[in-house]
Amino acid sequence: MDAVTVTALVVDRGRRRVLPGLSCRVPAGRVTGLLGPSGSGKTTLLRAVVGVQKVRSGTVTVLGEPAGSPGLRRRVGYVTQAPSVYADLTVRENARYFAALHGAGARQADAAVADVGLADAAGQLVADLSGGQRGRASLACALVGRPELLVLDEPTVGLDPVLRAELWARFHALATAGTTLIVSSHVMDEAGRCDRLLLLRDGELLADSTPEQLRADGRSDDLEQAFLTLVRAREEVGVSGQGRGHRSEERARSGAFRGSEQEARA
Ligand SMILES: Nc1ncnc2c1ncn2[C@@H]1O[C@H](COP(=O)(O)OP(=O)(O)OP(=O)(O)O)[C@@H](O)[C@H]1O
Repeated sequence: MDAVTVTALVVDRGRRRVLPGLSCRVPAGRVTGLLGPSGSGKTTLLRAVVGVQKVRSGTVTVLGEPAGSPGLRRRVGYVTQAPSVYADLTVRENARYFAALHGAGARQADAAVADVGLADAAGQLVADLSGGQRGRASLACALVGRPELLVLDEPTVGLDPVLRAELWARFHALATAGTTLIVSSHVMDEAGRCDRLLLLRDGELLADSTPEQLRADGRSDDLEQAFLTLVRAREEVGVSGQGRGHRSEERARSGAFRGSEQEARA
């Protein structure tokens, strides 16, 4: 079953057509990675899924309802790139506040804080946290509502490898328990951690695949290399139109998909 169905979605931002007619599906109870270079339209697509993006045409159906329907508010959690927690409250106070909004108790809030690895910092003001810790505090606040669909925009940016691995384990535990997760990243080494992959480039869906299938299609064990092979193959058949693809390939090759998060985010 699909948790999200996007059909012929067209989105303009400013004077730019960011999504020129995107169609894709997100299966329920899985971790789906939304991968693509910076500026490829990942955040725009996530915004459309949570119903906060003005769309020109097309449809986005989430958990059986049109995206943004009032009935979805409690069923969908969204963690943006900019942490959305109160700086003058502690981590624990933030989580308990959001828990109260969702009718959840303090115990659930404290469990969410522990789940994101912030138990030791629970008494600290958010204002005093590092960027990565703030991001995790936001994630804890999204988890307390136990949403059926969790939309996470680059949740592992700035985290050390141990914490990243822990968070990915947490994402898969949530999926096993029935939650659908969409996780965006512009770091290809995260692609290998996903059950399914949606690869975006210039607002177009380059692949709807799995890590294994992408490696096979791109004839490389290295997912970044496999991605580049797919880009080239597309260009050879001229799917992307004149000139556009070449620009993207250069961008991908020059580092948007390369190396560590620190490098990508610096
Ligand atoms: N408010 C806006 N007005 C005009 N253009 C915008 C606006 N927001 C985003 N864009 C443009 O839309 C395109 C897609 O942006 P989007 O944030 O969806 O990309 P992204 O893949 O999430 O990138 P990143 O990985 O850097 O967050 C970019 O070219 C961006 O410059």
